[in-house]
Amino acid sequence: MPLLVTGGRILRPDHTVERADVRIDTDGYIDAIGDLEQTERDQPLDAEGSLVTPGLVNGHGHAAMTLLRGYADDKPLDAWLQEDIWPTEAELGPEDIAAGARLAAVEMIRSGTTAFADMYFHVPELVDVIDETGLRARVGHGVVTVGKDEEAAAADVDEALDIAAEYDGAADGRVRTAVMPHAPHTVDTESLERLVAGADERDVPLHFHFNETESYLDPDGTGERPGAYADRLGLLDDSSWAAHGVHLTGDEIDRLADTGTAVVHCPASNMKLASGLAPVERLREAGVTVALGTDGAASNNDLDMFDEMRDAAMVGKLAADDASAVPASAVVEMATRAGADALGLPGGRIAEGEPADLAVVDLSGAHLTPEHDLVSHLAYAARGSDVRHTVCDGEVLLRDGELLTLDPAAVKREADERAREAVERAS
Ligand SMILES: N[C@@H](CCSC[C@H]1O[C@@H](n2cnc3c(=O)[nH]cnc32)[C@H](O)[C@@H]1O)C(=O)O
Ligand SMILES: [Zn+2]
Repeated sequence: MPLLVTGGRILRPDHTVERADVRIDTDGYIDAIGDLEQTERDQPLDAEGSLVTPGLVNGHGHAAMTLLRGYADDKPLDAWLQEDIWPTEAELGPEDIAAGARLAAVEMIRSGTTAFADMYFHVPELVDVIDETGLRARVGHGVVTVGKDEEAAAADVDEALDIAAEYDGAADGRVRTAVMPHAPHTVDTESLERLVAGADERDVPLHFHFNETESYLDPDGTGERPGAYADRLGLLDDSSWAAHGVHLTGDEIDRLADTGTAVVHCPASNMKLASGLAPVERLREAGVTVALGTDGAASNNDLDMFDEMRDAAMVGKLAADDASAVPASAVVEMATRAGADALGLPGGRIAEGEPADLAVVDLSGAHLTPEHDLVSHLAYAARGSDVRHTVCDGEVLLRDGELLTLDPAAVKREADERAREAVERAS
């Protein structure tokens, strides 16, 4: 049955707001926008008193890290990864990853996120969760070769390339893949070369952490900047997207712009790990596509993209020492259209012919009154809990706050149990 989103106001790609209904065809595409007559065939979705926005796009994260939320806080990146996170991740099996990803899906769907990027391991189990929950994603097996012998490093690279080939187009096309070296300095040069060549052969993009902290800045120990090194190896490309991009020289910003590499800004993670202030305004001025991501729940500590928009606007002004920097419309753009473009996924805009990936935000809260500017409200005042309905690929995943593809109580119970057991095994 066609779906008819009725009685709401919609956020257009140019950020104007208009009163309009949205009809979604049975293939999941938006086929009409306007004052539409409800027919007997239409399944209605009430948007009265609400703003219909594009589904939010979380451009960088590690979904199953929800299991490690609150487990190790208040530490800088290297110590946090090496002392706490990596030893515990070594204890996570495929069923743990599925449980953590389901918990992430509950949070994402409830807060209006319809698409996300994921770099982690046990990817087949993540793909099953995406299939059953109805979300859209670009996924990959994260490769780390530091501390591994040659054979183990080669096996990690092989796994990443096999997964990129096997799962592209899974879940009725909602799952796309990428080749994901963790970062230029945690993967050796030869493995990076194999990953770049393999991504090219398989026609899938590359995704990696980039210049997140000072320790990222001399990847191969020769003093060459990571921007020049990554460019020389072919990591920078108009299909690639890099996470963080905190410590960037002018030359590196130029290289990102010239190659068309997108950057996913992760403001909460950067603040929590004290990684630094990303030059978001300078990147945007240089013409780089800048998207927004939560990073894993252990460095955030939630997956609410409304928080991320607010954080990005706030810290962007601080970084630029300019209150007009990274305005509301910029962060809304980063969380929607720029996210879809960075990941090479459809969505991010409400327009005829686009897939119906939508979030319907209830505007009745005191914190959203009065309605001077709804784009401002999305960026500064709305919360994930204001989302009433979430639609992905034309399927309703959340209706009036109720999850239709997951049982949240069962998901929380299993995640809680598995997280506790993994931490016990690690200690
Ligand atoms: N196969 C790899 C796992 C790589 S997945 C991606 C990794 O990124 C880690 N990670 C999460 N957040 C960040 C971040 O902000 N910077 C760098 N790494 C992160 C995460 O914990 C996970 O280990 C291995 O054998 O360890
Ligand atoms: Zn990350």
